[in-house]
Amino acid sequence: MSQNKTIMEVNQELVKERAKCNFNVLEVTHILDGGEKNTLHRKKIESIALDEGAYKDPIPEEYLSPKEKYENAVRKSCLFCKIVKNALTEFTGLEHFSNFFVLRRTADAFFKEISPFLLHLGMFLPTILGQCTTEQQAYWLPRVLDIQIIGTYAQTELGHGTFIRGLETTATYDPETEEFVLHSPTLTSYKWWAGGLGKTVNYCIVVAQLYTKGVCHGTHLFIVQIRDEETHMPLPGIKVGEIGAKMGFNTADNGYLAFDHYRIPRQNMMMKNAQVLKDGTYVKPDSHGKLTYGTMVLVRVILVNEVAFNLAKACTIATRYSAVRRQSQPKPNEPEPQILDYTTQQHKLFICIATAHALQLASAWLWKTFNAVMSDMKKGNTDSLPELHALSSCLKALSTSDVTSLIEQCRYSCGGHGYMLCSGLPNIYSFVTATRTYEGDYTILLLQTARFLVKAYEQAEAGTPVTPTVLYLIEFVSGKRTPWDGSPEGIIKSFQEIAAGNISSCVKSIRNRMSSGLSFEDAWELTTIQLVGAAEAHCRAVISDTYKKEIARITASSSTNVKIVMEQLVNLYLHYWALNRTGDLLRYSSISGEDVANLQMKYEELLTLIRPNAVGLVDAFDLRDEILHSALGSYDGQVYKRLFAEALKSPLNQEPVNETFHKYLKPTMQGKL
Ligand SMILES: CCCCCCCCCCCCCCCCCCCCCC(=O)SCCNC(=O)CCNC(=O)[C@H](O)C(C)(C)COP(=O)(O)OP(=O)(O)OC[C@H]1O[C@@H](n2cnc3c(N)ncnc32)[C@H](O)[C@@H]1OP(=O)(O)O
Ligand SMILES: Cc1cc2nc3c(=O)[nH]c(=O)nc-3n(C[C@H](O)[C@H](O)[C@H](O)COP(=O)(O)OP(=O)(O)OC[C@H]3O[C@@H](n4cnc5c(N)ncnc54)[C@H](O)[C@@H]3O)c2cc1C
Repeated sequence: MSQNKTIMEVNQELVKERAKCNFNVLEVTHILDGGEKNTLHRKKIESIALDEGAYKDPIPEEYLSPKEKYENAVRKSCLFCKIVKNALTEFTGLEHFSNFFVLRRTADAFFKEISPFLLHLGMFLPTILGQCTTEQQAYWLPRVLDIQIIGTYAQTELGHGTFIRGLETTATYDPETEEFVLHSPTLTSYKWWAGGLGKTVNYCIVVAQLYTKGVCHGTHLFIVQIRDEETHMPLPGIKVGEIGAKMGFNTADNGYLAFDHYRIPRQNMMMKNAQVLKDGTYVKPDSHGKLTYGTMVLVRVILVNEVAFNLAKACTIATRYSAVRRQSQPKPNEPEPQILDYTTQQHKLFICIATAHALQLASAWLWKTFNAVMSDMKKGNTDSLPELHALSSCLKALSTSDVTSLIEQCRYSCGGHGYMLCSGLPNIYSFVTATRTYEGDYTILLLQTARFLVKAYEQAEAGTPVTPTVLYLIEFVSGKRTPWDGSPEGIIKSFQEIAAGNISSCVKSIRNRMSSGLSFEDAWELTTIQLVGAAEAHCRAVISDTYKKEIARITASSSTNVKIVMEQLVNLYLHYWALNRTGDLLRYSSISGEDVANLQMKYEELLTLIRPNAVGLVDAFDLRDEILHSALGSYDGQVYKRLFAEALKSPLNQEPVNETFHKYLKPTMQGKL
């Protein structure tokens, strides 16, 4: 691989592993990038951004104070802007968003945590594209793309994040001056959390309850200038600051914001859907009522890719380390094995590789679906929006939840060294665990999908058509069952039966509860544990089906060994989750106890088959060392030398004796304190 400028020779353990690999690693890289052309494009951007090394930290970030960390992140964000601007010159709309995935990946070399500009590109720009009229876009887009202004997305308040309809910030239209008056009536109405808001941005999108002619029309979006463009001072009527230290995201200056009767021009309401006319007349959107939630749907779609990428990073680190690390002596007089040879270690790691592939392909498929729905919507057809909302909700929820657990598993698989910040794993974890909460909490989003599934079930029962991802419900309600045969297709079928069985049980529970006198809302509430389970099962079936189909499609013209190893990973994913859900399988499919034992055997065989290719598989993610930030996972595998070099960077190692010896230790030991 040409990717890394290694400064140390490659560890012999990894040399041997790479020699063992029986497939063409570059071919898999092309598959993961979506084609050779994309790989070349990505490498070009990475090379422009990283080869000169301007992003490097003079002092490791972890040893800086919070303030210094933030300042360093702003410095690097401005450097990164140059690259972004160049990449954006070809940018004409959301269809070119793939550029962002490449930029996002490259950005990780600059930021061990997060850029304070993330929300500018991640939400401010997409919201302007999705919620502004053409005229508004003509005004705002050049300034945003050229980074003449920096913005964020301020929706969540101190009192409400999930329940958007409960937001308290008001935007009251004043026809006299043709302005909106933004106001924060309570402490709980303070905007809270927006990334970059604390100190960085000068503009933001504010979500507020719109009042005109004395009537509240629900939440709408407004572009609001909050700081002076010259001095960066908060404008009169604005109270803004940073929310304090967090588990991660510490370079993102998440902030708070409050308004005291703060005025903005009427034109600053984002008017692609609803409008307020000069005289204060409210013009309702003539299509779907939830179009103002559009950016959230987009970001949920993006997050599936985001976590797949982070899992690829974590399992690259853990797999390379596991090939270098030797521990224990299971057989007397034989050398200690590489920990990667332990079956339990393979169980921890190979599912991570398979899941990174599964989610990357599911995200590419979801991206296509998203674009298809957007193009329908441009023609005024919103019929496919509910399915997109249901899909993006459950895929965001399940992918972020799975990846959070699997990254922690990667850390466990690296033993004590995985706990070091220099392993890279703690930063990856603290970033990813937040994705389970933001942009819609896990439970909330699965319950949104469950609403859709319950409706789809009722449609299937009534014999009315259902949308493509829930076609399996039609077979289920007609009583048709597929006997268990243990094949990959059979496992996917059984996942669909589990999903259908779970949805059916939810519908029964709700109906039983209602027939015993409960309201629909109460019956629903008491069934929510089952509903979350049903949505999760549906999503697992969707991911499994998509993963298998997409791999078959993409590898149709691949070399034989690439096809084999890609199929082994698909099968591993299916067997892993089948074994994880044996209770559901026994309940909803015709699997027997003996079949479960066979499934286990097959799973263990797959681990053995994948083992020789493990390092090749993570090499195929083609992650430059600069992006990994890991002493354990670098391409050269010089784990111990790198761990020691990192230890030497500790400020405590810069002096032979620390002053606390004289101040406290010595007096204590001599009984003088
Ligand atoms: C230069 C350097 C740069 C460097 C980098 C450079 C790299 C480049 C960067 C690029 C990469 C960046 C990566 C990204 C990172 C971003 C980070 C993001 C950070 C985090 C941001 C946030 O965290 S930002 C806040 C998100 N905060 C939520 O996420 C609230 C959840 N809360 C709800 O979302 C609603 O509150 C909730 C529950 C639906 C109920 O909403 P509600 O009460 O109004 O509605 P109901 O439940 O009553 O539902 C009534 C009916 O509406 C239907 N429906 C509901 N939603 C719908 C919808 N969206 N679409 C269609 N239909 C919808 C529903 O299905 C019902 O349908 P039906 O009636 O038919 O059943
Ligand atoms: C790192 C980070 C960055 C963020 N960045 C931004 C940003 O840039 N802009 C922005 O606007 N926001 C941002 N947020 C806020 C984020 O979107 C919200 O925190 C998130 O949507 C969850 O809302 P909440 O905090 O109100 O949680 P809550 O809704 O209070 O959830 C708490 C618990 O209650 C449960 N719960 C709540 N309602 C229900 C229900 N109806 N049924 C069952 N259970 C329920 C939830 O499942 C959860 O377990 C960020 C958050 C984080 C952590």
